[in-house]
Amino acid sequence: MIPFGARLRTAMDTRGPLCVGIDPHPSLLTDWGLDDTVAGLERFTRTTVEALADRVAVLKPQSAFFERFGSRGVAVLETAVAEARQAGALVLMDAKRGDIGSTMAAYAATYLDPGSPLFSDAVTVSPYLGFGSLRPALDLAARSGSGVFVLALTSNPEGAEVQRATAADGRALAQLMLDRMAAENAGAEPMGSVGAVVGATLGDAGVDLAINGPLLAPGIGAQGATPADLPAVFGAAVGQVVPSVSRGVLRHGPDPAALRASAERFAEEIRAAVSAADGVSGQKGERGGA
Ligand SMILES: O=C(O)c1cc(=O)[nH]c(=O)n1[C@@H]1O[C@H](COP(=O)(O)O)[C@@H](O)[C@H]1O
Repeated sequence: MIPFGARLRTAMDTRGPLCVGIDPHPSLLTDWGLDDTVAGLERFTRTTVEALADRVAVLKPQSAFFERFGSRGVAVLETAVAEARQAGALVLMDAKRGDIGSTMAAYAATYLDPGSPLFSDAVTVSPYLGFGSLRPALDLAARSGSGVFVLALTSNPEGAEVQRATAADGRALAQLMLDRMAAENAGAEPMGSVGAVVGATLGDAGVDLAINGPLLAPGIGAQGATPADLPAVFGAAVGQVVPSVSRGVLRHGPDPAALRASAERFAEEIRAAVSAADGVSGQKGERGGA
């Protein structure tokens, strides 16, 4: 069994690090000429998976947009996860689960147990019930070769009042969480399977991002960040970044060729930004890559 961190590193190196989010907003369904129904959801999702799963490193379905249709929406999600993985994409389920440990165990079983219908390569979780509440997910991920992406500094402006608050020992809460992630990933090669979520919208993240794990960077496109912002936000850790775009790509549908072209443009801009930053940090004798 190859751990998620290693599988993701390979995917980033071979396909490029771009993650495309599958966020079937009602307005996007309308723009695509689809009804805001399960049938529309199914068509939207299938089109996106078929257009992109054979080329991008990661597809990130946003569970909320499927759950709002109830069990039939979740059935669409199940199929999408299986088909995307079949086509070679890693699937990061964006569910942002967070709860007391005993309930977290059930969330972990939902997304990280290979026998579950929603088994995914990784899932997003919130540590703001305490990092230790994530233990069941961290442990099951380690056993099943899957991954966990933990919110650190989110892309929304409201996040700062919690995440930048000072913990009892003087660290920012986000830094405390990042340090816990680094401890989980200690010694893993080429990188660990516990990732951090750090918004691409933040300017300078202003925290130590050396967690020896992947850094998911949402906020590119509709929320205003661009690939050119990544070096300023992530500094020497830019080689670990998985930049994530949802509406910025999806708005080009339903034509599969246009979806692919948009993803390729983002991928090219990311390559240019990361290699320019690597050149600069290489000259300084630092390297944030694997
Ligand atoms: O975990 C996430 O993916 C996430 C974290 C975060 O800090 N900000 C954020 O926007 N996201 C998710 O990333 C996606 C962003 O979508 P776009 O703004 O359309 O690219 C949504 O599904 C959000 O829920």
